[in-house]
Amino acid sequence: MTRPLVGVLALQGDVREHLAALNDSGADAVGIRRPEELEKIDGLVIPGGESTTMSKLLQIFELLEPLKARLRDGLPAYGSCAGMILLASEILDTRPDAQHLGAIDMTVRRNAFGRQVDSFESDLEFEGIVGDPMRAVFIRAPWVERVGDDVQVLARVPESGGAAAGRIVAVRQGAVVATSFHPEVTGDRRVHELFVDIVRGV
Ligand SMILES: NC(=O)CC[C@H](N)C(=O)O
Repeated sequence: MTRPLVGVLALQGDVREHLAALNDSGADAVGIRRPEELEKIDGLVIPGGESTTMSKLLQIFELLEPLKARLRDGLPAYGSCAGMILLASEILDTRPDAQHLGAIDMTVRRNAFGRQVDSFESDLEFEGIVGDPMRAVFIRAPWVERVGDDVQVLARVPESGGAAAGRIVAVRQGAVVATSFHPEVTGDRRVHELFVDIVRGV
């Protein structure tokens, strides 16, 4: 599998940015809107956007159950921000009817950084990614409050992050990765390259 086929859930959110990042990172990328399109992909990205809206659209487009089934069968997945929220097994501060995929054993708090810091940027160390620190862009981002034993913490807010210092903002469980931040908007392709390697089974 030299150039795997990676889908981007294309119901809402920053789909275009992820398609471009995946194409730059050695994958062929395709938008996914219909259940049958899930069958042909080797991996899936769930973009940033609004998790409760995406949750509704997953049900309207009849994608929720087929996607859960593919994830249970081991489909590699990567979620940024709203995508991280959807991949969680438990969400705090969401709507009572919001659905989620439960692909990572973690508790995620929506809009965790608070209204006064809607958006901010920070330089992070990211486990397994060498070189310069990673510029992380947070936009009404969640953080992770609990991880299960099988979940690896990949990044935390650095000491300079004030009240949020030490909060978990990137995780991996098996072939599923999630970040609170948006590497797709910075031009730094290292998270997408890591994910494409996971999809390839490297
Ligand atoms: N940039 C984002 O994806 C924001 C996520 C959004 N706050 C949500 O709850 O879904």
